[in-house]
Amino acid sequence: MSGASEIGESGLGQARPYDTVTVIGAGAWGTALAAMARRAGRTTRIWGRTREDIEAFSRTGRNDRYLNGVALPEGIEPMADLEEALAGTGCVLLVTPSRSLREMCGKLKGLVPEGAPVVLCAKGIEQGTGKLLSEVAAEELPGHVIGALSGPTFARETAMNHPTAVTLAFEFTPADRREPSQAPASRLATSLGSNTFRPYISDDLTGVEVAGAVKNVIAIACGMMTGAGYAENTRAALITWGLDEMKTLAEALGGRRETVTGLAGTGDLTLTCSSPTSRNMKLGLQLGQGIPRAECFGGQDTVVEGEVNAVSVNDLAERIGVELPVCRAVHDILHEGADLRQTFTDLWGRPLVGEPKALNVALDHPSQALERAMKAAQ
Ligand SMILES: NC(=O)C1=CN([C@@H]2O[C@H](COP(=O)(O)OP(=O)(O)OC[C@H]3O[C@@H](n4cnc5c(N)ncnc54)[C@H](OP(=O)(O)O)[C@@H]3O)[C@@H](O)[C@H]2O)C=CC1
Ligand SMILES: O=C(CO)COP(=O)(O)O
Repeated sequence: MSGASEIGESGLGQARPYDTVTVIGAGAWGTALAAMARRAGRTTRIWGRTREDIEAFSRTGRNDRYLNGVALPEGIEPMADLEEALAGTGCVLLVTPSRSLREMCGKLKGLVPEGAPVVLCAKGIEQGTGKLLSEVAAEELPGHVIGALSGPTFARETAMNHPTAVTLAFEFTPADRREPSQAPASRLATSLGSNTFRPYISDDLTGVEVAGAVKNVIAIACGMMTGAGYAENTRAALITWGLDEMKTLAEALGGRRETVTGLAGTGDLTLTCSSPTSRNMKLGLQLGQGIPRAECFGGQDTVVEGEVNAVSVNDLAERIGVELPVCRAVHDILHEGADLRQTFTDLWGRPLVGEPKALNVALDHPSQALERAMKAAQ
């Protein structure tokens, strides 16, 4: 795959999987990831905070609250005790919503075994601080290697074993580059990978995290316009602008534009902005149809990351001085009471400009050229 990192192309074959995978968060995505770890042959534990759900999961071998009717592989071990779930584990997948990350990391403190990497599977940016989730986790769990898993993945489809590909991002240390097969990224990829689940390794944690946070906001925009009766041309423009906003923010924070063209960016944006299976797209659709927020999802409390992250993305963009017009529009409609149609009309009414950013994608960014030259010199 283009954009695959050096490490991903070399030593993966010999990477030793972690024997035990612990998934924290027994919602839809945590359950799907537990299914993939189990299918890949790992001892797999899943922790959930609601004891009755965990008991039902243990009894039935299914998670009917979040993935109703989906058959899961045998042998997943549901647990309600955090200490038990983490004891001696090889790696941790953290799969609770982004707004709960700091609190959840606080609970994991002192329980994650030394050397066990922690993989963040939520999509978002912390409200109030504008920190990437990896920065939050690094603060709360010092000494642990932190990575992120992201990409186009509807939990139900993954759990049902439909072929799925994701990006697994870690910052690489010099030791990782010398011994790629020992790197946490490689070991995690072999721990989870199978012929239906393909993790691609990336060393651009920032790019992957930004893409995951922004795509949900753009999906709400696409839903809003579709719900309000606009058509496919409009949605395609929003997706393209959304991709550009991801690139702008990723690059401003030190990530790479090219990462955004991979699974965590283009892949996830395409999936989420095209299907009402996405909770973000669905919220937008319902709001676009004029349904009041409190009545969306039939009044049920549902995780819609783009709704909270419209605030954090927008605040962060303002703080670092980058313009993200689509994210801004979604923010203003959701949180400032702006009129939906007028806001989108204004988006189309911006001054006409060229498309230089899109053209630049094909060009070599100076930082990438420098990085390649340094690698070649090593
Ligand atoms: N669903 C999907 O298709 C995908 C989701 N993701 C991301 O994964 C993350 C989780 O989403 P998803 O699994 O779908 O969400 P769900 O709504 O399906 O499940 C959320 C889970 O998190 C738990 N939870 C919520 N708040 C807390 C908290 N404060 N402390 C501990 N546990 C908590 C819930 O527990 P309880 O049941 O007890 O309330 C539940 O187990 C999100 O960031 C989402 O964007 C990523 C890729 C795909
Ligand atoms: O992140 C997802 C797919 O990759 C899930 O999207 P929603 O949270 O919008 O359902």
